[in-house]
Amino acid sequence: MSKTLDDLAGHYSAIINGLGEDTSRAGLEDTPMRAAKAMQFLTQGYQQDLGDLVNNAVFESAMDEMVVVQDIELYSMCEHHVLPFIGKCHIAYLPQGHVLGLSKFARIVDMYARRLQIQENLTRQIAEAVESVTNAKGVAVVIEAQHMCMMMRGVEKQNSKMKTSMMLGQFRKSQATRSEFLNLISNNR
Ligand SMILES: Nc1nc2c(ncn2[C@@H]2O[C@H](COP(=O)(O)OP(=O)(O)OP(=O)(O)O)[C@@H](O)[C@H]2O)c(=O)[nH]1
Ligand SMILES: [Zn+2]
Repeated sequence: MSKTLDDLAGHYSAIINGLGEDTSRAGLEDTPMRAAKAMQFLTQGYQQDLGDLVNNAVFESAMDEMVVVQDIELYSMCEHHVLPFIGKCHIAYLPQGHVLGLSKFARIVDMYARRLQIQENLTRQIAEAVESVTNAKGVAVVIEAQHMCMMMRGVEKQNSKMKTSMMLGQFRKSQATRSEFLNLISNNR
């Protein structure tokens, strides 16, 4: 068992005891270690490296029109409350000589989502990562998500959504490019 996992499990034990629960009762016996493993999974992005994850899946291509990958599911944890926020991520780019393997967009989303985050920073980090691995003329990322810290506690709003966008290169410079992307992701909903 890794030291980190044992340490994390110890902290979960303290939290559960702190709630007035008995960590030795049958239902809770294995909970600290389970919770530690779950949290380790949900934050595994800290251990990942962009280069390893892309694994050279960048292919030469003459494609120079917009490519959009829409509706990538996203599960992250807000850095203020350590509660989940859940939504979808849409990514577009304008290739110039190279395209990126399709699955790598989802892997990039997960790598940054599986950390303690705020939605704005997550959006920017995904856009910058796609730009750096593709050398694209432009990259656009939109995330729409619901935050459990707004729903289960606090203001308890069940229907509000946060939408964030990050436009780089041509998407930032050209209103037409930006509009084409926003139109593409608003269709087929
Ligand atoms: N901008 C932004 N804010 C976030 C995100 N996730 C959580 N928050 C907000 O972070 C803020 C933290 O505010 P605080 O007043 O320090 O914490 P709090 O007393 O728990 O706030 P309430 O949620 O209003 O009860 C809240 O307004 C949350 O809604 C995020 O991804 N982006
Ligand atoms: Zn929060």
